[in-house]
Amino acid sequence: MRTAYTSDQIRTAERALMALLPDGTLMRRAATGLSVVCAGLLPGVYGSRVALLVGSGDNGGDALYAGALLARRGARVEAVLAGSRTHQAGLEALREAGGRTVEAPWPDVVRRADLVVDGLVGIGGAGELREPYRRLAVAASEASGLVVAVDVPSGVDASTGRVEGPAVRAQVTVTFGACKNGLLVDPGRSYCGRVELVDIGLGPYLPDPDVVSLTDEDVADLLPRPGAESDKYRRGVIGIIAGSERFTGAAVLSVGGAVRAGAGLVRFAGAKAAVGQVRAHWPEAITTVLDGPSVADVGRVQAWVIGPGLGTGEEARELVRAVLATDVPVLVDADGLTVLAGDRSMLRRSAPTVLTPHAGELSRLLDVPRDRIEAARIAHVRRAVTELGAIVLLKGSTTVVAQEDRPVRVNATGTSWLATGGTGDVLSGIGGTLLSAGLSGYDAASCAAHLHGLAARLASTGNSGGQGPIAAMDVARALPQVIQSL
Ligand SMILES: NC(=O)C1=CN([C@@H]2O[C@H](COP(=O)(O)OP(=O)(O)OC[C@H]3O[C@@H](n4cnc5c(N)ncnc54)[C@H](OP(=O)(O)O)[C@@H]3O)[C@@H](O)[C@H]2O)[C@@H](O)CC1
Ligand SMILES: Nc1ncnc2c1ncn2[C@@H]1O[C@H](COP(=O)(O)OP(=O)(O)O)[C@@H](O)[C@H]1O
Ligand SMILES: [K+]
Repeated sequence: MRTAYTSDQIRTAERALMALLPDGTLMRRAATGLSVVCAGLLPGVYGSRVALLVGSGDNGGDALYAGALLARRGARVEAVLAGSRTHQAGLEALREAGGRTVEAPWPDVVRRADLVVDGLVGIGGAGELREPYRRLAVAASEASGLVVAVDVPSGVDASTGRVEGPAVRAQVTVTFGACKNGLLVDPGRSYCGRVELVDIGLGPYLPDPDVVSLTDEDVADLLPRPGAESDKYRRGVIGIIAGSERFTGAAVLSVGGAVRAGAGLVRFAGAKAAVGQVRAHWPEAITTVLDGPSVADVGRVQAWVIGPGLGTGEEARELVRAVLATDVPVLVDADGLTVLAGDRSMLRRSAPTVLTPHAGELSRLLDVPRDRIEAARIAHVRRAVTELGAIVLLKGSTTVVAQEDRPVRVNATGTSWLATGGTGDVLSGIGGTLLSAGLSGYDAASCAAHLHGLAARLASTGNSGGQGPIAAMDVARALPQVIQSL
């Protein structure tokens, strides 16, 4: 499991460790690790041009010490001092090693560098970058040389991943002691490039993480697998209510996700047209044409999925109400969420409820503008959990899963090619299958997102290793191979 922390958590741990060590030890450890990564990125250190962007805090200090180490190995190191003050010991070290400071025009220094080291701000950054940091961040992002961010790309909020205004786009982010939330969650994540963690001995002083990310191994351990004594009922029966006379594809895709994720049995119920399509695509499913909002005739299930393509009219409302009135876990997606936004009282129940909104759907549920949710996913998924009393999986470029009193789980798999119609329907079927197999809502949602993202990557990757477009059904089709590989 990968773990990540807020800036405050990192600072508290750093203080505890620093109290036991001679002054400057941590910064030397950080700078040494940084210089090793930088040296490894350059074809040769000797003679290469390195531009240091140095802010007024310790982030700038790290850059200066690392620059000194590179200068000692023959790099031509130029430091742009952007702050109202500069880390003095770091500056002396750089000068002693043969590095120099440069005056304006700064963008030229950045432009001609083989390597740009962004030491403007780290965990001490707050809000939009001010000038001249802002201009330097833009210049770094446009640089033709490699860009390495020190601890956090400047302009990215380390605790939340929020980015207001320009920020440095790095190929590599070298982070110290522990990963910060903002390196795992978009929009911040997309500025980091590859993240390299330098151990500075912080481990024993870190609290419980604020954010975690499951690995393939974690998901493999959590996934239910059939044993010798298994039968289809004991493996888990999932009930899916989806689709409508007009929208039949969502039903087919949700059932596809469930069948391919390994459901013991899928019971599908819906409008006549949706049932016809599901039967044609998935003869494995047992189907019921719903004549009115009665779910009692569908048969016993261990978990329900309701919502994809369902519509939002009176009948849909009654179906959502009826399913949430049962005492088994329920996953609500798509139109089901729009129905819930109109009447949140349906969420008062004792069995687990998993909600799988994208930012637009969560915007309706919380009455918060979509762009605010996308700018601060962790905060909003937490707020949704508290306000709605459910487990919440917020979809999007970074998918996050939250449950009360547990760290937010950030999904580490997926591809931007997933941004295509119907892939969310497949996810609902995977999540429902894992719920029906007995996983907790938190585990079912986070494992479903992980498998869904792996399947999408597999489906979109060609023989050349490059990625290309996928259809939602390709994601469902790739699931068995992904589960085999775990
Ligand atoms: N502690 C440790 O043990 C270790 C810490 N380490 C390193 O220290 C880093 C933290 O250092 P830090 O606390 O000095 O803060 P830092 O990130 O340099 O930024 C603060 C400065 O930025 C400025 N500033 C802020 N926002 C701004 C904005 N929007 N736009 C413009 N300016 C802005 C603000 O300026 P001011 O407002 O004061 O003018 C302030 O002076 C950490 O990330 C890691 O790299 C490692 O060496 C390992 C050991
Ligand atoms: N830019 C992106 N990068 C990665 N995954 C994405 C991106 N945009 C959307 N996704 C994923 O694609 C799926 C889309 O689901 P959803 O929005 O419900 O679409 P639909 O309703 O068409 O099925 C979700 O799993 C979401 O996390
Ligand atoms: K930085």
